[in-house]
Amino acid sequence: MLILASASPRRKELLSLLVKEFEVLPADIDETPNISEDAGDYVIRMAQEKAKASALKYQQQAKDNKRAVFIASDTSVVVDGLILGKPASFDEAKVMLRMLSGRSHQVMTSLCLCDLSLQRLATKNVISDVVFRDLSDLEIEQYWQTGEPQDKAGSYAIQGVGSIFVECVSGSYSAVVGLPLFETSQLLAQFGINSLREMSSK
Ligand SMILES: Cc1cn([C@H]2C[C@H](O)[C@@H](COP(=O)(O)OP(=O)(O)OP(=O)(O)O)O2)c(=O)[nH]c1=O
Repeated sequence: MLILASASPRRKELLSLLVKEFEVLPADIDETPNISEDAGDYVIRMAQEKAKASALKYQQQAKDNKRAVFIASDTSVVVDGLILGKPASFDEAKVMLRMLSGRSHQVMTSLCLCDLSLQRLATKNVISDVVFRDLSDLEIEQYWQTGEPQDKAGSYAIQGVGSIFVECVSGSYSAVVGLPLFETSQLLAQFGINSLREMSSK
């Protein structure tokens, strides 16, 4: 059984392109970066902590399935080494979107797969580059009013109306949305889950 350790509807939708049946068991973890923690180290640590916390929760629910595989992910927007998470307010979103205006930034999406015993653990960080056009303060305010930036790293969604800010993206589009499908299929295969076999009618 595959268990998605995420409350993100995007991740659920993306994973369902690769696997027909899986459970969802999100885990609450502290997402505060450590002082002077490198962005790449941070996103990997987050994905690992989410996967491990979900495995622990699963064990505590006395679900004794030794073949359970957990998958977790973390997406952060990184600009000049600064990690931008989800905005807690309009003011935070405004600061973030002003920082992203008229320039390039990175989107880092990490992946972690592990088994219930945590004996097997695989991680991957996928980095994409996104270029934004110039944004005016009025546009930033109007964008906030759409309700889209609220639960998104960096305060935007490339898959939504935020796409009108994106001049170009290089790397993995699905990673920017929340789950890198190519790398996910590769790590799933390492855990014995083959997406083509899963998705073809049996
Ligand atoms: C940059 C970007 C982020 N996002 C989303 C993906 C993630 O859901 C969110 C980043 O926050 P995360 O902390 O990675 O994920 P989450 O809190 O939504 O879910 P969970 O930790 O339970 O897995 O931002 C988009 O949907 N589109 C985008 O273009």
